Amino acid sequence: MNDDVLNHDILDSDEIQLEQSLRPTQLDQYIGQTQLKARLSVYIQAAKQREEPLDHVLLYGPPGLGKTTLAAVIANEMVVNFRTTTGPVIEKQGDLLAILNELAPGDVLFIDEIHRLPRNVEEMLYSAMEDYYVDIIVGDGESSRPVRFPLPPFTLIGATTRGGMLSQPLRDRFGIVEHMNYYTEQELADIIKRSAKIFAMTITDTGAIELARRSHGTPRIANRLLRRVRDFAMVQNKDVVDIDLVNYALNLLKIDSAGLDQVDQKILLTMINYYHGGPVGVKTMAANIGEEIDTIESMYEPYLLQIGFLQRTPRGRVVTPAAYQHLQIPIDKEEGEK
Ligand SMILES: Nc1ncnc2c1ncn2[C@@H]1O[C@H](COP(=O)(O)OP(=O)(O)OP(=O)(O)O)[C@@H](O)[C@H]1O
Ligand SMILES: [Mg+2]
Repeated sequence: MNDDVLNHDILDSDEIQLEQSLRPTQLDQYIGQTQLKARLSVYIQAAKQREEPLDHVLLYGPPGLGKTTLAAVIANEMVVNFRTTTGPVIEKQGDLLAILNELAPGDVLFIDEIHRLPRNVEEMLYSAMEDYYVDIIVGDGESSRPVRFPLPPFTLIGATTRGGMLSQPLRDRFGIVEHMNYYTEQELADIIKRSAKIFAMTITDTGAIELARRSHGTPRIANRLLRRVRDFAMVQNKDVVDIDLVNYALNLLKIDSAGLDQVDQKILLTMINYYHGGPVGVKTMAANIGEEIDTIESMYEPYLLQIGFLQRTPRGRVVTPAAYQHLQIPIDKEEGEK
């Protein structure tokens, strides 16, 4: 019941509003991603000194790590408008032209899920990004002719959970390409404390660290769990969230001591119980546990790889001894499965 609430990348309107209220607006309020922030701050300063728009930026990494937030922070730091759209919404060239037409010089255009742009729209972006113009065909039949449409200089920020699915020509047009990393426990604890303050609630240091440890390295999940824990605190009439309350709430939510939710557990247990721990291909895995391949590849697998519970091999994914140990299952591997 709860894995959907906790881990899927589906936001209801309440949650979107909540995310807005929790979003930092300045680079120095943006917690974590330290090296990326340091680099960006140089690029931003330099662009401002030259009075030019910032170079185009591509942000890629698992969902909920703060790509949209960072894009908005960049626009804010550049002191320009922030326009947002997403790949699947732009169906045809005219849609993109309408958006580009609204840009003022220096503006940031944010395209989320940029790997899902239709081909011909993507091709239109090439000249827009490189030389700030687009060619459109006007009229039809014999009278049709291309018309060059100049654009103001602007910054495109693209975000994608699937860096590998971006075409090379598009990727090449981004001057700044950055991978977003999972957050450390301490960074997540800081994010949790910041959010707690916004919610006007008190959480102990050990409570925050425990919550952080079990948040999949992901700020969005940290904030969601904090919201759930806040409900438990309210019902139990507690005004301080401590580690006991965190443990109690997370156990009820079936988030285990390593922060694995039910889908993570299902992935590992299916691999162990039916495939002797692997190797298993991602297609087989998806079919077995009833999740989309894309969801597994973009959010579950990277985290399990990151914490060392899965390993990549040329023949598929393998469950590691660390995962067996965590699940308290003895390793019983059939020979011939190297
Ligand atoms: N570095 C950060 N510091 C503080 N809060 C953060 C940070 N990064 C993300 N958050 C919080 O996490 C939430 C999710 O971030 P965001 O929507 O930017 O993620 P995303 O990477 O764009 O996700 P998706 O791929 O699903 O679009 C935000 O509401 C914000 O409150
Ligand atoms: Mg986003």
